[in-house]
Amino acid sequence: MSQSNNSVPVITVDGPSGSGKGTICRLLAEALGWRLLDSGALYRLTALAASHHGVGIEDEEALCVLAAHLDVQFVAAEGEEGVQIILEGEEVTQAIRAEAVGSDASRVASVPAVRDALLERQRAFAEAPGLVADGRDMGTVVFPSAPLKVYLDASVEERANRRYNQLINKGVDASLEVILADLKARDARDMNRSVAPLKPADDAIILDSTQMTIDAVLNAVLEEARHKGLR
Ligand SMILES: Nc1ncnc2c1ncn2[C@@H]1O[C@H](COP(=O)(O)OP(=O)(O)OP(=O)(O)O)[C@@H](O)[C@H]1O
Ligand SMILES: Nc1ccn([C@H]2C[C@H](O)[C@@H](COP(=O)(O)O)O2)c(=O)n1
Repeated sequence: MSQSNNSVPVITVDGPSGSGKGTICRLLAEALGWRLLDSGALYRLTALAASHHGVGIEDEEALCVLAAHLDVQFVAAEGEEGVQIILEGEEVTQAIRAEAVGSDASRVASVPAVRDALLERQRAFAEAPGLVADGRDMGTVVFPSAPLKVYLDASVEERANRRYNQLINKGVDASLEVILADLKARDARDMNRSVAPLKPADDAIILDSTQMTIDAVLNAVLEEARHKGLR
């Protein structure tokens, strides 16, 4: 198995769904002028491609082929996401964010061969001047030599509230109870799978954002980056 490009600095941010990884990684990449890897998007894209091709979540062999040959482009764009995602010629930037796709992605992600198929694609994001990598196994598996690893956590109740507000603000009908139950199920699957389970790397700093603002989390990570001589 080839290793990541160690000459490029990488900051990894892992943690459970709704802890704020995506938000913090976007702001961090912007502040540092570094590239961004949203690894969850790759699992979501694999799940969406499976649904487009009529491949069942239990068909591990077909899922692995889909993951290995994902025809996807990430195009820089204006707006909150900062990127347009094109899957097989179709714009899916919003479609992959659906709760159902997230849940399917979590199932797809527990297949070891799918994770192997996506490994090098993730490592290829490491390009100068640096990379901010958002996911579940960025610090433990994909970039084990990253100089700064963050594990971003928050209570499941706070994460459910955040997700609920996010959906309501987008005009999407949502139930706090259902979101809470889905998050608990997703946490259990992501943390207990046999391959690359969600857990902090041994050398990760752990930030509990339950009572922290987005700015406070961002500043805490930037301060750690400063300590490590990364900025
Ligand atoms: N510290 C915070 N305080 C309050 N709200 C926050 C905080 N961090 C993030 N949020 C909000 O919580 C919601 C979820 O954040 P985000 O999408 O970044 O989480 P995530 O960890 O990337 O989730 P997922 O893994 O499911 O993609 C967003 O609406 C975001 O604005
Ligand atoms: N490095 C990663 C990134 C994501 N996953 C899985 C687990 C998540 O439930 C799902 C969707 O991720 P999200 O976009 O919500 O961050 O994908 C993973 O296993 N490893």
